[in-house]
Amino acid sequence: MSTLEVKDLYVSVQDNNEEKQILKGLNLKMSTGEIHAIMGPNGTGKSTLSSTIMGDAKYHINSGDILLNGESILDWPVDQRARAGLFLAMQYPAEIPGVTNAEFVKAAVNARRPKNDPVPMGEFMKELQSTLKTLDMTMEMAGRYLNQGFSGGEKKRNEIMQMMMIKPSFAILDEIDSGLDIDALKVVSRGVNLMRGDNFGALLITHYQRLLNYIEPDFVHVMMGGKIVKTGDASLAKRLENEGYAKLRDELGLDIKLVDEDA
Ligand SMILES: Nc1ncnc2c1ncn2[C@@H]1O[C@H](COP(=O)(O)OP(=O)(O)OP(=O)(O)O)[C@@H](O)[C@H]1O
Repeated sequence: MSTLEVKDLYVSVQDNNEEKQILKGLNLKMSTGEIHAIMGPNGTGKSTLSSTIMGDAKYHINSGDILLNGESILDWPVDQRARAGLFLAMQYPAEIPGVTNAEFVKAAVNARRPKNDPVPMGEFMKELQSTLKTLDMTMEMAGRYLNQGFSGGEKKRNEIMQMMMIKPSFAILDEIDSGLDIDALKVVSRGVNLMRGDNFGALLITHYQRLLNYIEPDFVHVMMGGKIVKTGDASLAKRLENEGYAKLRDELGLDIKLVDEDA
């Protein structure tokens, strides 16, 4: 079993010569075998959390720690985190001309294997084909440059394809459902559900309970004001969908202004 733990994390970002505090004492503990979901109002720091876990240097860690299997990863560059089993499916995946999807995935798969034991070509192609089929993608898409000319929904499928091929211990899926039509949502969810098991954990960041109808989470966390303020089961997401965030905030006695509220 692997664990990923975020401990009392404070993170800020440089914004117009000012250091803006985003995460304010965030705690989260996950183990492989578990699916966690984070929901929270706009601007509360969900994407900041995922980028910080993956090692984006734009975000400054003021205090706290991030531990993978009990070891601090704060000093690790992004590639070391990826090789150790962390994976981030981005909200806005980048286009990289000149590198095909298949080449990119093969390099990522090999980076997780010992140097003298690269994945045999036949084995890789066979698995790639079956993964593409699962996600209703074509082999032609694997030969195209990374994400280039892909529609929003195709990019999201492509992120899931990479995840399934790379087999991370922990995948952070940041708004993987945004911009997906209903069929694509089912396809993407199928991919995540196929990964479910003792060697895989996921953190789903989403605004919509709908995704959680397809990928049932073990834990739902509510993030407000830069930290997790409540944790529950799948019913918490249903409650939020019905009631919104203000009611929960008031119930918890939190002094937090939501983005759409007047000052
Ligand atoms: N590079 C940056 N420069 C300036 N401000 C930033 C930067 N990155 C994040 N922020 C600010 O930090 C806050 C948190 O942003 P973040 O994207 O983490 O929120 P979020 O909870 O993911 O929001 P959403 O639900 O809208 O995607 C926002 O006010 C945002 O403007």
